[in-house]
Amino acid sequence: MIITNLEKRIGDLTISIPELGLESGKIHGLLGGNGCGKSTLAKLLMGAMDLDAGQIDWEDCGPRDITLMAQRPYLLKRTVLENLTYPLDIRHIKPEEGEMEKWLTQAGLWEKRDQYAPGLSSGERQKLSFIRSLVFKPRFVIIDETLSNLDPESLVQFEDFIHHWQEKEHITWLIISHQLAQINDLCDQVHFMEKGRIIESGDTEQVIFNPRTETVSRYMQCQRV
Ligand SMILES: Nc1ncnc2c1ncn2[C@@H]1O[C@H](COP(=O)(O)OP(=O)(O)OP(=O)(O)O)[C@@H](O)[C@H]1O
Repeated sequence: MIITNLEKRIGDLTISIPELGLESGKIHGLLGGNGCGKSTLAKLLMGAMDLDAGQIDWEDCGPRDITLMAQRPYLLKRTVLENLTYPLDIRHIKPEEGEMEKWLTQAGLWEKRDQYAPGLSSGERQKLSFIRSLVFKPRFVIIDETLSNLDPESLVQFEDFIHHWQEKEHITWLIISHQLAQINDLCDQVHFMEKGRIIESGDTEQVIFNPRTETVSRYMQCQRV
């Protein structure tokens, strides 16, 4: 995905990105303080919000191949299983035999498949939102703080799953998180945002352990990995 001369005014903030390339098939991390524009950028990349100026070239994938796992997952007022099959239903895709059981077992939700989804705990809702976003095999996945409510065991399980899925499907990920250790474990490249601008971009190791800018250096010092 290539972003050129992107401009978007939102409230008091202007997102302004002259150029940013997100290499296909890699896991990217997006870091930055509260309110710097990360979630807004995610919505722009997804095509869920119009740009004021500039272009996004999605290259080999169209907006329909992109999925966003939002900070606060929206679940339909239906059962767990119906929520999971929804992305397939609207695309008229018939799930393979046993596929839904496999996804729900992966998320530890198979026993709860007939339960009313909005009644799940917040961690369970995040797990359901995670698998629901992957079920139609998107090409580009954006995770916006979606894994923040998982218990440590589930978190390791989901991080392993992301690595495994990455090797299998070669899709592109953008992970927004304030948890530096998670970004360090998962990402190939990291982009750091401040006040609507990407002020540093590079290999994870370089940005986290050898940042070029004072701002990123200060941020990293506050969050020892
Ligand atoms: N619909 C909106 N109308 C007005 N202002 C908005 C709107 N959505 C977001 N903003 C403002 O834009 C700024 C960027 O918000 P955004 O959610 O993109 O930040 P963020 O970097 O994801 O923050 P956090 O790390 O706290 O989740 C914030 O100051 C927010 O108040």
